[in-house]
Amino acid sequence: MKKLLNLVKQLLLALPAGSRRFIRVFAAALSALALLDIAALGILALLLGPLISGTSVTVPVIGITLSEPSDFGVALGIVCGLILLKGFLGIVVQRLSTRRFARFEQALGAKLLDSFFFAPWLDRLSRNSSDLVRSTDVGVSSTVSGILIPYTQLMGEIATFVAVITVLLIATPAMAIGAVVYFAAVGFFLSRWVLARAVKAGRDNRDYSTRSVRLISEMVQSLKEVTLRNKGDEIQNVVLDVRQKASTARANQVFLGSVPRYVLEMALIGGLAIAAAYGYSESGMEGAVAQLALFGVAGFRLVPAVTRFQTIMAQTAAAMPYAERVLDEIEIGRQNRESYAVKQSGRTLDSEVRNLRLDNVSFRYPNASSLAVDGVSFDIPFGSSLALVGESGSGKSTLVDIMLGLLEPTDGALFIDDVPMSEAMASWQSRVGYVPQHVAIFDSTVAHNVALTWEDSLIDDDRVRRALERAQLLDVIEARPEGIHGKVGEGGISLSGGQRQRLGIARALYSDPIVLVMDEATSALDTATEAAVTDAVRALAGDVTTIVVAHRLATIRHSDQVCFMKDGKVAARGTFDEVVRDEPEFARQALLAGLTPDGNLKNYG
Ligand SMILES: Nc1ncnc2c1ncn2[C@@H]1O[C@H](COP(=O)(O)OP(=O)(O)OP(=O)(O)O)[C@@H](O)[C@H]1O
Repeated sequence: MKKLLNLVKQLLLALPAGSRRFIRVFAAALSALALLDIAALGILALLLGPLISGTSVTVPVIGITLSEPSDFGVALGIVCGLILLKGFLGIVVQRLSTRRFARFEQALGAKLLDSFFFAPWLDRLSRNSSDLVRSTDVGVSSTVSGILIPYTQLMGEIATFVAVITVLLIATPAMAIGAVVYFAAVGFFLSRWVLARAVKAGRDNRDYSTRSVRLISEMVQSLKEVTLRNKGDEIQNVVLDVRQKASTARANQVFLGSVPRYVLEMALIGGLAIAAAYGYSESGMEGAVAQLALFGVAGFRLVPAVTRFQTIMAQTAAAMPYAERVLDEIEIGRQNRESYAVKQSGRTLDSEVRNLRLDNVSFRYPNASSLAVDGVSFDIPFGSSLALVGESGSGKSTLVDIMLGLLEPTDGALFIDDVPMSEAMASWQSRVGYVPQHVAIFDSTVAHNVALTWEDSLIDDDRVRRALERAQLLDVIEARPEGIHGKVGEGGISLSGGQRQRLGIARALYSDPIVLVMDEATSALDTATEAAVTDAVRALAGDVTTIVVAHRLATIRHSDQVCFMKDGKVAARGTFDEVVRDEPEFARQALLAGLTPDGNLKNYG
């Protein structure tokens, strides 16, 4: 219970202002509804006996005596009115609360996404995207429907319990105390036995469900290889095993949720026997019947309340692991937002910057034994082109991520003119365009894809056309029905591979960058298409600085600077021909690509 209160307190802090008040009002409303219910049923119970036997009755607390049939009629009318009022208010409360709880889900989900979208790049590399999807979806809904809503219902049940006990206390104090002790003992046993197991079942369900979603998404991503290697059965067994564990955990949750009801029903019989024995010892058979009736009436109100109390406790216990993760993620998101805000408030670069300088830059991935980038220094005058080449794993992509400001060097620094990049990060990143190896195209129009937005109002058609023109794609797009407003299909299915890459270039150019970074952006293309894309990039010379990572040397033949990387270091740097002259390994590759006359290969053995 303490843990639940603590969790709810933290959740309320994460929710928009006014949520705490809403939860209080909602809990009070549910309690009031429960009291209305008890009042109606209490009056009914009070009236039934005298009504049938034709005797008079005095209403406790109010003190009015009812003896005439018309008095009973009015009283019954009041009972009906109370029940109708409770029903009507119940609908209103449910309507208002379900909307509000939906808003809670949105607010928590938004904060959760912060933990991913504003996370430092290095943290993001270690995060699994399906886990995030699961957290934002199931985690948030379980937190709201499994913690916040039951918590408020809990208050209603407590109010019912207190009201019934108060009535009992007035009518027969000894019986009231006995009932509290008895039900407290049963409740204690249930919470000891059931709740601990419910928490474990909830944790297992969360862990195995998350793992199962992750496995399925990994399987779908490598479906072709899985099919070809005939690994369907193997993967199916792994997934089924995990899913079975998740289903077992869920089944345990359902089972544990239903146990309290049966235990309490059995406990009611025990309570009735104790009450009868007590009554008999006090005043014989008559006392036994009276105590039996009293405990029976109270018990039939108490047991459902205690049952729901226990069910809610089991339900919240099962949802706690989700809520704890959601809270952890929200805290990470808050910290990420803060550091993002600090980054945004940095210096603004001049409109006319001239040079990017890397000064002895090194980088080591966490837990890696060696440096991925080792003491790299060079200058890139803006407007020129730089090509990064070298064998796989030599550190090209890592260096690109450092230049994009995604990774922070572990040693050394980068400067834009004389401004340290770290002091003007937001300004720098807003002026860099990036084209990945696989341009992710979403199922919308060309314009949405180029502007990288999901909102029509944020698209500037003229800029879209200009970006497409610079990427040498405008003619192709304009020739299609609906032009830039035509749909491209799922994953850009209606575009060729080269067109998709040029769409990626147009996307990068849309924000008018001073630097365009392409990380093996043409490596998946055929030679002719690659040449077309390379032409598009070359046409930007002088205007946009291009930094290209390439394995195929034809694409970088005309770069102003070529950096040949080896084991994280720059092994040779200069024009294409200079690197061929200085670096035998590069010379061999150039020869194989048919880009070097043998005469240039002084060092080639
Ligand atoms: N997220 C990571 N965590 C740990 N080590 C990494 C990570 N990413 C890359 N590395 C390591 O850093 C080194 C440089 O990798 P990088 O991807 O920069 O090389 P690359 O030259 O771009 O390779 P390729 O041409 O194959 O893309 C490699 O040894 C690689 O194993």
